[in-house]
Amino acid sequence: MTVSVMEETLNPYQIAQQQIDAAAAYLNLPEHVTQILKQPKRVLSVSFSVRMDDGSIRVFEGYRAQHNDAIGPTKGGIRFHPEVTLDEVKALSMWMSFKCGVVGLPYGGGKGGVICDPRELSKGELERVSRAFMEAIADFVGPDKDIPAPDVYTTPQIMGWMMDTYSRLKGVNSPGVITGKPLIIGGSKGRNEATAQGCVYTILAALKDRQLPVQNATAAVQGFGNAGRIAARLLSEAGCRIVAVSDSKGGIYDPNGLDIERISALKDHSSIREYGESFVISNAALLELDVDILVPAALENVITAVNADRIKAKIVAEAANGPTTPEADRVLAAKGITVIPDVLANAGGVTVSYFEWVQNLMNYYWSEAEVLGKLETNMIQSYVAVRDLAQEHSTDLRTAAYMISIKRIAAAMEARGWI
Ligand SMILES: NC(=O)C1=CN([C@@H]2O[C@H](COP(=O)(O)OP(=O)(O)OC[C@H]3O[C@@H](n4cnc5c(N)ncnc54)[C@H](O)[C@@H]3O)[C@@H](O)[C@H]2O)C=CC1
Ligand SMILES: O=C(O)CCC(=O)C(=O)O
Repeated sequence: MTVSVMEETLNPYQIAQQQIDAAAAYLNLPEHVTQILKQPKRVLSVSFSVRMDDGSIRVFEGYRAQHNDAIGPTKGGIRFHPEVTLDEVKALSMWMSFKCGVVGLPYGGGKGGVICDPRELSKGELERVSRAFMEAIADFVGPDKDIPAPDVYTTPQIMGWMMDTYSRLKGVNSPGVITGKPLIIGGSKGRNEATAQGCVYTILAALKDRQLPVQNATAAVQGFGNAGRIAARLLSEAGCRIVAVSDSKGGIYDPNGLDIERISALKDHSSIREYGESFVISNAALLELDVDILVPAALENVITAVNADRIKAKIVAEAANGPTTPEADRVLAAKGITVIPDVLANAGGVTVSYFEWVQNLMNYYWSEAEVLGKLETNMIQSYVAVRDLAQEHSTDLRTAAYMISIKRIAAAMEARGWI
């Protein structure tokens, strides 16, 4: 099939809708079901003002989208990024619904975003932005309603400030309103590693399915934050050779393998490029390396109709949300590349967020081994279910994952009498 670069949309909301159509085509659903799923049920758009360190007042814009709450309260992270858009937040909330559906969590999907660049804010400004955004959305979220969590450029500390603001506003201690919190105020053991750990469980399963050895399997990881940095470390600990990693400023590449611990230390104190000038590689070139495993762990739309034909990895594990466009999906499938879709590959994060919320509601906390044991079981069972359904219908893993989720959400809507 010829891919038209000109026709390809990079709008994440339209992409999410296309993905729903692709799965719905296998499901024989009434048209109104896909119509319901193709847009969020509720969206809140807010603007709020914050006093900056120099005394000036700055106005920020933010969003929270709740896609579907038939299965349970909505759930999903809050992103702080200069390029956040309403359509992106809507798409991210839809992807959260399908993610929770595929791993069987009792949640629908939600997502939030604030247009800002936290790298340019002081710690005090960041705290005031975080608290002001939570104040602006406080009546829209809640432990039984919509439960935020971290996403790009938001951290456990930000979750802590937001939980504190919500608790003060409601006059009760309410740890269950948000997950990804610091341990001391109700965070869960294992949440910090959960997204990467879940992703690595699916990669190991896919390597096995493709009869590829883990030892010395080569991997390139784009993005060196919560998802990417920890995925690189865990893959390396599993025996893989990490040949390239990157952050927003570019990447480094060594075909003989990178020292991930050293790069982590560099990232904390200066820049990963201090690893050595001769190792520098662009983010675009990293994606096209001849590796066994490619882990996009940064932002959307990095594998598109433009570069899909040049992707050489055998397995693409989407730690990021939305890194591959539908056109690129078709090209990768035709090339025999296994794409472990975001809604499955990065579902470890929300799975342990669910465990955190359950622990908050019980006020009783589990050991790390217990959390990770439950995570592994759930990820592997979900992977196997998706893989088997994909094989049964001769389709790709993303479509099969959506089929599983859409069926669950439709059944919940039917049970509630919505459809
Ligand atoms: N944190 C979590 O629990 C989860 C995160 N995700 C997804 O994983 C992806 C990354 O999120 P986190 O690791 O949490 O964010 P983070 O804020 O911890 O790290 C983001 C990383 O991406 C890098 N980056 C930013 N722009 C880039 C670009 N244009 N090219 C290459 N690298 C770039 C940053 O330098 C940073 O290293 C996002 O798509 C997010 O939605 C998905 C599920 C859960
Ligand atoms: O932990 C969560 O609740 C959601 C994390 C998230 O935003 C995601 O999975 O994309």
